[in-house]
Amino acid sequence: MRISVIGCGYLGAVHAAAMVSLGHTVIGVDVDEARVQSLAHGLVPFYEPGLPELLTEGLATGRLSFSTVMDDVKRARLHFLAIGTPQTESGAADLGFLFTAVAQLVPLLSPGDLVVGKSTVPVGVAARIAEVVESAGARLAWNPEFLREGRAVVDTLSPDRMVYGVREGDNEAVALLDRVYEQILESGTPRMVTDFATAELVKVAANAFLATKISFINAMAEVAEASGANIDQLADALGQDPRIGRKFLNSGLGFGGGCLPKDIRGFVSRGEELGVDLGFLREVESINLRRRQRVIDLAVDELGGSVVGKRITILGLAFKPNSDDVRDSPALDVARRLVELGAVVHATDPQALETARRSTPGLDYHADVPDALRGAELVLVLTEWEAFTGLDPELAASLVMNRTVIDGRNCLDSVAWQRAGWRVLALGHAVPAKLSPQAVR
Ligand SMILES: NC(=O)C1=CN([C@@H]2O[C@H](COP(=O)(O)OP(=O)(O)OC[C@H]3O[C@@H](n4cnc5c(N)ncnc54)[C@H](O)[C@@H]3O)[C@@H](O)[C@H]2O)C=CC1
Ligand SMILES: O=C(O)[C@H]1O[C@H](OP(=O)(O)OP(=O)(O)OC[C@H]2O[C@@H](n3ccc(=O)[nH]c3=O)[C@H](O)[C@@H]2O)[C@H](O)[C@@H](O)[C@@H]1O
Repeated sequence: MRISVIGCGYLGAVHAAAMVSLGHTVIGVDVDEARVQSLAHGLVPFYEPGLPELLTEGLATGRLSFSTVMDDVKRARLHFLAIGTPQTESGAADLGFLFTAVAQLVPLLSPGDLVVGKSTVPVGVAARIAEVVESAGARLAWNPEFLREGRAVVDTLSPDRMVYGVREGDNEAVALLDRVYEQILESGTPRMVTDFATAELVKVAANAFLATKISFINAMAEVAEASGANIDQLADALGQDPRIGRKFLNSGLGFGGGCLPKDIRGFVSRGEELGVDLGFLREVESINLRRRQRVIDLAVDELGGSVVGKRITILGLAFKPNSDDVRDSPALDVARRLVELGAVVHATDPQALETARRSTPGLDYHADVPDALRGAELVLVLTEWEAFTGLDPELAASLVMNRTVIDGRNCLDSVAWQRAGWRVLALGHAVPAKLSPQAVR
């Protein structure tokens, strides 16, 4: 099938290349000239494991191309919308980019075309877009995307489920999507057909649930810290109950990224418009933000009450491992706030150095972990990259000025680090320096 993917960011670039691997002919369109040039030359402008290979293979078939010209979508019969929906100052979703793209697309549609929304939107938006799309004789489906960055290729080609939101009785839209995803569905992926509103809601509800699960375990981490309980054992024991499950129960610095934070804020805001109080999600967010403050408080405490002029090394800047994304990154937020407090922050990350440098110029960035560690008075591990979890604590000890590490992701082998002479303060286990050292894991 001839397909267009409009918006070639984290979601759209992966989707375009994945659709080619399913046998389709795809044109990716984006307003960002540099991004289009890069993708057209087989260079992925961000870090996503597996995508460079998929992109190269796609381009080699001759069935994948990229353009900045919206008119180029005319030959496609199915158009995926993968436009960014960031948040406005009020927390609501900014739908301006999406509506602009739809307005540009509609005059180019032919009767019978299918427009497929993949962007994450507040419930009710698809119905509005459907009206404009239908005015051109085309149809709309809402097919939310559940991929995780760092696993985007696998998640796109082997999703947990497919949700098609369509107009009641629009069997043709369902049939077209079934054709597009034939190979994925053949492998047994569950597929649900819903109305527009349900499809939109599945997406934001899923992200709200995941965020809630993380904040739940982080609230338990606060209790564990206060009571001396072991948060990892607690999570393991809770996770044994299949109704709860162990996934997304990793306590630590909390969630960030381009989606969970903005999506829960957008959901609260949409709830207000609908007269539904989703205030519990505000609590989810405040628990999340408290973890960042906890790391800062620990750092201040460890450095004798002030970080002014102190050399702090941060290992990890991306919002999670296997990504160079620093959108709403908890690690970068902590780094920025330590700089504001007067610390001299040295930082490294296996992939996010450039993205971090662009958004936050005030840190001393190092490509090399030993360079970053040299002379540190305090080390913070804030993203659980293998490069850090696998770091030799003896080597690290030989480089720093003071062997104290705050493990913001509960990811270090604390016994091995302690054996190498480190004082390890793991979030959820950490106790202030004034309490008994035996309490420190
Ligand atoms: N990043 C992720 O892992 C996932 C994102 N989503 C959702 O997908 C949507 C896109 O997210 P990302 O790819 O992360 O955003 P992004 O910001 O990386 O990409 C959006 C792209 O849209 C382009 N764009 C804006 N206006 C345009 C126009 N008029 N015509 C053509 N292109 C235009 C931008 O230049 C940009 O390249 C959002 O709604 C997000 O919530 C959903 C699931 C996963
Ligand atoms: O809508 C989206 O864009 C996507 O948002 C999340 O995916 P993503 O943001 O890529 O990353 P996650 O793996 O969900 O991690 C989000 C954040 O939660 C944190 N996290 C995750 C799991 C955990 O147990 N604890 C925890 O603190 C991570 O460190 C990270 O900062 C969802 O998992 C995807 O299903 C969804 O499609």
